[in-house]
Amino acid sequence: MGSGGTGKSEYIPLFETEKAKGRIVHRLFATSIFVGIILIWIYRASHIPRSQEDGRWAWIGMFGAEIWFGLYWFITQSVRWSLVYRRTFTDRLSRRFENELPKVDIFVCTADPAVEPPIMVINTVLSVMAYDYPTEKLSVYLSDDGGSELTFHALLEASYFSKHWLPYCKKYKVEPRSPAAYFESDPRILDANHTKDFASIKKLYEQLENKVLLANKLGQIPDKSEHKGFAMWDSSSSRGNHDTILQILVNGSDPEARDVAGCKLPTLVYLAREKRPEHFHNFKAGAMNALIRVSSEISNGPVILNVDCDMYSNDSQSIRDALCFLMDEEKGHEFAYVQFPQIFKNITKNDLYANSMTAGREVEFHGLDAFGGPPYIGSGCFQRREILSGRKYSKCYKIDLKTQNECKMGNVHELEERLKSLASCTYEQNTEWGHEMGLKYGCPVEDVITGLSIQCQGWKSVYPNPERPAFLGVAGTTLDQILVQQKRWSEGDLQILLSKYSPAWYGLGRIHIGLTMGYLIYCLWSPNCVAVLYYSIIPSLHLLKGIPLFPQVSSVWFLPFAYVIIAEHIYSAVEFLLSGGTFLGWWNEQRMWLYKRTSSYLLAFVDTILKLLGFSDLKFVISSKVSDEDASKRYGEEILEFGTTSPMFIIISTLALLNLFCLTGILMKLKANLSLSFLWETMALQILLCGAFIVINLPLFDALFFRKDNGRMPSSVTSKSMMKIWWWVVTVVLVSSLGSCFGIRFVIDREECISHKVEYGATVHYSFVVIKSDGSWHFSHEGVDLVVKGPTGEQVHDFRDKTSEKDEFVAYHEGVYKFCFTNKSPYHETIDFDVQAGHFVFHDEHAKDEHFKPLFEHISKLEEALYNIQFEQHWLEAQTERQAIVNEGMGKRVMHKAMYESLALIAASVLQVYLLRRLFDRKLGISRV
Ligand SMILES: O=c1ccn([C@@H]2O[C@H](COP(=O)(O)OP(=O)(O)O[C@H]3O[C@H](CO)[C@@H](O)[C@H](O)[C@H]3O)[C@@H](O)[C@H]2O)c(=O)[nH]1
Ligand SMILES: [Mn+2]
Repeated sequence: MGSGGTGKSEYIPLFETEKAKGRIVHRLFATSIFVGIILIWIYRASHIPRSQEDGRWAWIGMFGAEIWFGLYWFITQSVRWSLVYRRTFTDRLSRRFENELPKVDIFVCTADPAVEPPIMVINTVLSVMAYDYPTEKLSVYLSDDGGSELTFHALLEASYFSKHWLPYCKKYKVEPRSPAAYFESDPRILDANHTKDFASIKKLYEQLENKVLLANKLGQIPDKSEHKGFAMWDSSSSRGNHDTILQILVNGSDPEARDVAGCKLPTLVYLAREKRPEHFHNFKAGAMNALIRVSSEISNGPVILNVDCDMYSNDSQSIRDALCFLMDEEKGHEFAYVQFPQIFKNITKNDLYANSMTAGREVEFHGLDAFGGPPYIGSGCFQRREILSGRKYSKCYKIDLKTQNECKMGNVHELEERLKSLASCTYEQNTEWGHEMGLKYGCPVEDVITGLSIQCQGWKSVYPNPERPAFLGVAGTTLDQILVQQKRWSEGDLQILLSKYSPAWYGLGRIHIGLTMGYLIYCLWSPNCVAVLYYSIIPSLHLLKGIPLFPQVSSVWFLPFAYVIIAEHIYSAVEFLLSGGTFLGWWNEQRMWLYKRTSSYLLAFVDTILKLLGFSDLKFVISSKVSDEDASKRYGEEILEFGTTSPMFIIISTLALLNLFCLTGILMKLKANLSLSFLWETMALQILLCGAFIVINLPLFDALFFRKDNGRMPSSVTSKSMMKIWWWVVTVVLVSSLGSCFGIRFVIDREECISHKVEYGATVHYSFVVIKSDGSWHFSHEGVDLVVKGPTGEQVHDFRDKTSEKDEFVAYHEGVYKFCFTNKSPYHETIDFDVQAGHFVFHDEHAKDEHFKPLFEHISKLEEALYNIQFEQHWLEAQTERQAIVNEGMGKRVMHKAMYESLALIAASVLQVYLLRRLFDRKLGISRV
C-alpha cells in the first residue's frame, strides 16, 4: 500500500479490520458443548420420576432450568462466533483531512454534586478540552442535572485554569490530560524548562483544587459575580425547581478567548436545563436531548462525543481515532457511532466486583462488531449529530463531515437568553423528542435502546478497543452500588425486550440475526434469575431430603453433565485469563455472577412485572463515585463491602445460609444412618453444587458472622436472612418430612430396656407413647412404668403408670443410659419410644479459633431447633395414633384419625413457629456484635 493520492482507484482506508483467528477450534468446542446440552435434555426428558415418586416436580423444574441455561448458552455463542478487531491510521487522516476536520461537540453529563464531586467533573471537562484537535473546532458542554452552584463554580475556575493547562499539555505532549490523573501518574519530566513549567502548573492545579474542595466543604462560594443564572434563584428555587441556566463560559468564536500561549480556546458551555416538579425530566436522556438542541445553535458540530462526568479522556488522540471510522470514504458513511469500551481506573488487581466485565469488553463486543456493531453504552461514544437527532438511513445519502457550517454567535448574552427556551420543560411537548428524535425516553438504559433503534434503521456502529484506553472511569466500590447499578441495567435491558424496539421482533430482518442474539444476551439478563434461583435452592433442599436430582456417578448420563460443567468453566476461566484477568479475578467474577443473578436480576424482574401492571415508576439511581475512607481502604484490600441494609443482601445471605444448612444437615445424617459412599454415588452433583455454593460464599459468611469492621453484614440482614431460612426449613423441609419417625416401636411383655450411649453434657430428649394393647379390644388405661438410669446406675427419672410421657435431662456422665419399661398389665403393649441426644453440642472446646465459634453456634442452634421439631412431631404423631386406636374401638376411626392428624399437624406447625421464633430472638442478641 502506498501513500498519497485520494483518487478512488488508489483508495487507502483510514482503518483496517482484522478477523480473530482460531475460530474453527472454538466452533468445534462449542458444538461439543451443544451436544452435551442436548444429551442433558434427553436425560431429563427420559427420566422424569413417575407421579408417585419423590421429586417429580423438582425434576421437571430442573428440566426447565436446564432448557433455559442451554438456550441462553446458545445465544451467548453468537458473540463468540467470529470476532473482529479494528485498527486506525490517524496519520493518514491528518494527511488527508487535517484542514477539513469536522467540528466536534463534547457533552459531559453530571447530575449530583454529592455523588459526582465537582473536582472530578472538571477534571473530565479539562481532559476533553485538551484533546489534540484544532481548538476552534472543539466545544465542550457540561449538563448539570444537579443544578449545583458548586459545580458551576468549579467549572468557571476550570475555565481559567484551562488557559494554562491546554498550552502545557500541547507543549509537553502530556498524557493523560485530566490534571488529577496526570499528577497522580508520576509524569516524566523532559528537561529543566519542563521542571519549571511542571512546578508552576502543578501549583496552579493545587490552587484550583483547594478552591473547589473548600467551596464544597463550606457549601458556599466566595465570589458570585459571574454566577448570573444562580443569582436569579429565590427561596423557592432548588435543584428540582429552577429556570434554565445557560452560560457560555468560553466563547470560541470570540477572538479574545485565548490561552496564555495565544492559542484559541475551545468553547465551554454550562447548561442546567429547566427543572420543575410537575415535569418529568427523563434523566440522562432528557439532559442529552437538551444538549443536542442547545449545542445545535451554538457550535452545531456534526460529531458529538458523549462522556459521563467520571470518564475522563485518557488519550488525546481519540477524536482522531473515531474520525478514522467516520471519515473513511469507503465504509465510513455506514457508521452511525463509534463506541469505545468503558474501562475503569479504580479496578483492584483481582477485580473484586467484576466491574471490568472482561468477557464483554474483550470478547463479546468484538463479536457484536462482526455483526453490525456494539450497542451504544452511554459514555465514550462518538455519534453523528444528524443520526442521533433522528435522520433515517438511506443507502445513497452520505453525511459529509467535511462541510463546514459556520455559526455566527453574535452577542453572547442575547444568544444565551434566546437558547434558554430550548432547554425548558415544555419545549418537547408535542414534539418527537425522546421518540423519533434524540435519545429515547422511558427506559433506564436510554443509551442501549437509542443505539439499537439506530442500528435497526440500517446504520452500523464500530468498536475500537485500542491498547491505551481512550477513556477511564470510576467503577463502584461497594457491593451495594454494583448490585443497584446492575439492577438498573438489567431492568432497562428487559424493558427493551418488551419495547417497540425489541431485538426479538422489531430487530428481526432489520439487524443481523447474530446481533439480535447478541442483544438478547443482555435483554435476558434479568429473567435469568428464575433458573439460577431454582438451581441454587432446589437441588440443595433435595440433597437434605435425600432425593437425587442428577444421574448417579456410575451412570453414563453423568458424563454429559460433568463435561458441560467442567468444560464451560475451564473455557470461561481461559477466556478470562486471555483477556488479561487473573485467576482470582475469574473466581470473583463467578461470585458476582451469582449475586447479580439472584439479587439484582430478581428485583429487576419483579419490578418490570410490577411496571407492566402499572405499579412501579421509572427510576434512575445515580451511581456514587465516592466512598468513605474506611470503605475505600477495604476496597483496596479486596474485602467485600456490605455495611448497608439492602434487600439484595438479604437474598444473597439467605441463599448462602440455606446451602450451608443443607450441606451440614446431610453431613450430620451421614453419621447417623447414611454411608458416605452411598451418598456420593447417588448425589455427587448435588453435593458439589451445594459445596461450590458454600465455597464461593465464604467471604459472605465471614461478613455475616466474623467481621467486626463497618463493612460487615449489618445484623439486621443477618437476622432477616435467618428468618428466611426458618421459613424455608419449616415450609419445605419439615412439612415434607412429617410422617417420618425416628424412634423405635416395640412390643413389651413384662420388662424391656433400651440403652443409649450419651456423651458428656448432652441434652437428652426422650418420649414414649403406649400405642395399643395386644390382642383384644381392651385398652390399657394404667399405662407402663419407666425408669431411666445413668451409666453408674444412678436413677435419673422414674415414671409410674403413664400412657405417654415426654421429658429431657442433661447427661452429667458419659456412657450408656438405660431406659427400662415395665408392663404390669396382663396384655402385650406396643410402645413407641424416641430418644435424641448430643446432636447439637459442640464439645470441641479447644476449637481454638474463636472466629469459628459463632458459626458453629449458629449451625448448632439451627440444628437443635430442627431436631426438637422432629422430636415433637414424632411425639405428636404417636399420640395421634394412640388416639386413633382408642377411637377405633368406638367405631369412628376414619373420621377421627383424620381430625387428630390434622390437629397434630397444626400443633406441630405452631410449635415449629414457636421454637424457631425463640431461637431467632436469641440469635438477634448474638449477632449484634
Ligand atoms: O438524571 C440524571 C441521571 C444521570 N445523569 C448522568 O448520567 C450518567 C450516568 O449515570 P451513572 O449513575 O454514572 O450510571 P452508570 O450506570 O454508571 O452509567 C451507565 O449506564 C447509564 C444507563 O443506565 C448510561 O446513561 C451511562 O452513560 C452509562 O455509563 C452520569 O454522568 C450522570 O451524571 C444525568 O445526567 N441525569
Ligand atoms: Mn457511571
